Amino acid sequence: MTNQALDSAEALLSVQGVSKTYPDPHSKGEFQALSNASIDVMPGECVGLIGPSGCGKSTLARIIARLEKADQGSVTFCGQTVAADKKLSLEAKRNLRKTWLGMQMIFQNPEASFSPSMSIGDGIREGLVYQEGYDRKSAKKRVSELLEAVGLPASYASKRCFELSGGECQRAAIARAIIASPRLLICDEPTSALDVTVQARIMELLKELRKETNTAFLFITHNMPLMSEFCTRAYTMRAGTIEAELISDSK
Ligand SMILES: Nc1ncnc2c1ncn2[C@@H]1O[C@H](COP(=O)(O)OP(=O)(O)OP(=O)(O)O)[C@@H](O)[C@H]1O
Repeated sequence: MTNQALDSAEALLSVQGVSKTYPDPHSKGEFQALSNASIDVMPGECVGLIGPSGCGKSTLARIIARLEKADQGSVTFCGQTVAADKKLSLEAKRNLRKTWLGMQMIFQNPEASFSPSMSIGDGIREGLVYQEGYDRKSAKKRVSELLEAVGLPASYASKRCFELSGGECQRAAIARAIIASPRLLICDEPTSALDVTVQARIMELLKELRKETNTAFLFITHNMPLMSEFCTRAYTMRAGTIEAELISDSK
């Protein structure tokens, strides 16, 4: 794909000039975690975000997912924009919340997706009832289907995340993330806490999802071979800035 082709199509996600500072405990001043970062993801596209530890990848992901606020810049998803310098009405916030359900995130530590006091079945069912308006009975059936879709037995619905292996728990987190058939899945180092064979199986599952749905991916990793296997385009980051855009024409 060429840059020209990207320019002429409408992006699913467009991040423009995002900056973020945190208090710096050492200097008692501020630390610039992100500086004027801009990226785009087109519908159905798999885009990598790669860079050394601490360069700001997860901070950017959290701002995109609205888990954190930017100091400057904007994030546009499915045509709706969150700008750091604009206050939103309650109604606008409600609309954004609905739109942002179309964006889900998978974390390095899958237990972050589930409350330890809840079974994974209840965690998934809660999403089905509150996000998708399922009634309890049909939600139960859908939980079984979602668990089976990610390669887990339906009987795992009664287990808690800490009773599963890391790979199983990541599968359950993926089932939780695909409840609402997301348009964009942000995967923040989804396999780095897993051993190599489990890592390969989770990547196969993500590839199947990519093939079966038109979900776009923002795939965050330190691992260049993994990134080039999965993504057609990538941004490299260093010290809070987007350094370069890598484009592969081989996929
Ligand atoms: N809530 C926070 N408060 C203060 N500093 C933070 C906060 N979150 C992140 N940082 C700092 O911002 C910088 C970027 O962190 P971030 O987690 O985004 O990096 P990363 O590229 O995702 O790293 P890794 O690959 O190790 O996960 C780091 O120096 C981190 O210590």
